[in-house]
Amino acid sequence: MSERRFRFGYVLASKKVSSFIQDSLINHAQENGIDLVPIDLDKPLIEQGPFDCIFHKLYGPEWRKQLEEFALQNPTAIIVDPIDAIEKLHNRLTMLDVVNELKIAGDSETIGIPIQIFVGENSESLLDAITSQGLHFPVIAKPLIANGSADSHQMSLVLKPEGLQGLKPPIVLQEFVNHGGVIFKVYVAGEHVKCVKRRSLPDIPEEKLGMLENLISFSQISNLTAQDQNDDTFAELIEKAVMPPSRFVTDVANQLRDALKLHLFNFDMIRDEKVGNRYLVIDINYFPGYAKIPNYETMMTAFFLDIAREKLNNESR
Ligand SMILES: O=P(O)(O)O[C@@H]1[C@@H](OP(=O)(O)O)[C@H](OP(=O)(O)O)[C@H](O)[C@H](OP(=O)(O)O)[C@H]1OP(=O)(O)O
Ligand SMILES: Nc1ncnc2c1ncn2[C@@H]1O[C@H](COP(=O)(O)OP(=O)(O)O)[C@@H](O)[C@H]1O
Ligand SMILES: [Mg+2]
Ligand SMILES: [Mg+2]
Repeated sequence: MSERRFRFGYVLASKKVSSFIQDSLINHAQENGIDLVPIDLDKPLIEQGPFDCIFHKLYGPEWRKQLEEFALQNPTAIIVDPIDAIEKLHNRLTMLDVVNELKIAGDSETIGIPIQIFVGENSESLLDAITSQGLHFPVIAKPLIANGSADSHQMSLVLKPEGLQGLKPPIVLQEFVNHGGVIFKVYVAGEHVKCVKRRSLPDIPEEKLGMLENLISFSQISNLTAQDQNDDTFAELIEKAVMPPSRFVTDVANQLRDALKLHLFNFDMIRDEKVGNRYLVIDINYFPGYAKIPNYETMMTAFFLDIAREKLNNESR
């Protein structure tokens, strides 16, 4: 593979280009035979090739058509990832379905999802639905659609039944699980997996529930600015949190990758404080902020090289 160069085309929102396509990545990939090439959306895709691989985070019928046409004309090229597979992550209710299919070896750790219900625009008696499904307060209300818009990240913590009146369906109501104020974000790029700790919502002790408001709104808690993250209490909390075993993380990541048929995603996982070895997946994101991982260029280039090998295999078939 040493003499062969590979052209990887990409289509990403401008914010993502600024964070992900850094010189360090371009250079590291280039030194390893991978040229990262921006795709111009104002020109037909098929006229901009050849591409060995196309990676993208863009939706809509026009882009879908372009990709389909390209794939037909370039059957050995690798599309990371198929739009249909990506779009399954746009619905917070169904995005977690696959988690229930995972089979984790041994019984030292378990994986699952919090109890959740769907609330549509015409749903009646929310409280009845909550109690009949065994949900306990507090619950988190999440917009059903997770399409990357600011609104799709707008969450509400509902602490008491009275808070339910302030919600705007369609939403998913998920039981809030105390998890020590730290989430584990597991970044997956093909077979390369990296787990990091991030700040999360603090635990809510049952005895404190009565003293709190009915409803608290919040957004992207794990993505707060560096200054917020440096807050002493949170820094200590994060530092002290014990990572899940790496064998377990890798097992979950690999099985999710196969089940979702995706190469590039991350998932948010919490550890149930009450049970200790029970982990819950609460969110899965397509093409997340890899640049936040130290040395992300090494991880991403290793992934690109795996794809380049797969492309060579496709050519020799
Ligand atoms: O922008 P970043 O680097 O914070 O990445 C966002 C992700 O942050 P993370 O890597 O998980 O900390 C973020 O993850 P969370 O939903 O915050 O867990 C999303 O993946 C977000 O994409 P979108 O807005 O859902 O399309 C990602 O945003 P886009 O860059 O795709 O707009
Ligand atoms: N079921 C839950 N129990 C406890 N905390 C949760 C739960 N669901 C979400 N959170 C907290 O809310 C944050 C945002 O929820 P998430 O589903 O990850 O939405 P987003 O797509 O905006 O990241 C999480 O990072 C975590 O801190
Ligand atoms: Mg999240
Ligand atoms: Mg998300």
